[in-house]
Amino acid sequence: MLQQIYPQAQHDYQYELNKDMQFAAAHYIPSEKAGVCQQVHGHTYFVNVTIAGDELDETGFLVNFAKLKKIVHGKFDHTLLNDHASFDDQNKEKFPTTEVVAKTIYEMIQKELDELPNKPKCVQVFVRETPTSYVVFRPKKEKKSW
Ligand SMILES: Nc1nc2c(c(=O)[nH]1)N=C([C@H](O)[C@H](O)COP(=O)(O)OP(=O)(O)OP(=O)(O)O)CN2
Ligand SMILES: [Zn+2]
Repeated sequence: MLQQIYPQAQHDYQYELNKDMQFAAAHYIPSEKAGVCQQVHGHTYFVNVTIAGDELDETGFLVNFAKLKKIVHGKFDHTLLNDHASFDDQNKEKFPTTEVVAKTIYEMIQKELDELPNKPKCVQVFVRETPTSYVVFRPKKEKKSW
């Protein structure tokens, strides 16, 4: 599923990079309404993250592709998602659904990008959980304070 065409994020930045990655993980959705998905089962998650910005770093990168892989694959590969502190079986906003996984990946990446002097922005996270199911998360645009 890598190298597929992804939906485009709208932005005004000059540079945009995309990083595809994948990780194998197990999860379960802790709700009776989730049917068979209440049982622990596994997926190969395919992820595409889109980073944008106007300034490059001293290496000529917006952000090193390898850093993005380390943040996501390094944390989630071969784990049970429900075990991570980012998720919470008691709070539906934090069940490890595809939606929440996408939002969580956005938050993990943007936290690291905020530490970089050239201040790149994560503008889109695409997460494919199965061959027929995917989610796109985009942060709300920052409101200008005039
Ligand atoms: N909105 C969501 N719906 C479902 C999620 C989810 O994260 N968000 N997750 C699941 C299950 O975890 C399941 O692993 C994936 O479901 P589904 O796409 O239905 O899986 P199938 O491979 O069976 O899909 P088919 O197209 O029917 O083959 C369920 N729903
Ligand atoms: Zn699942």
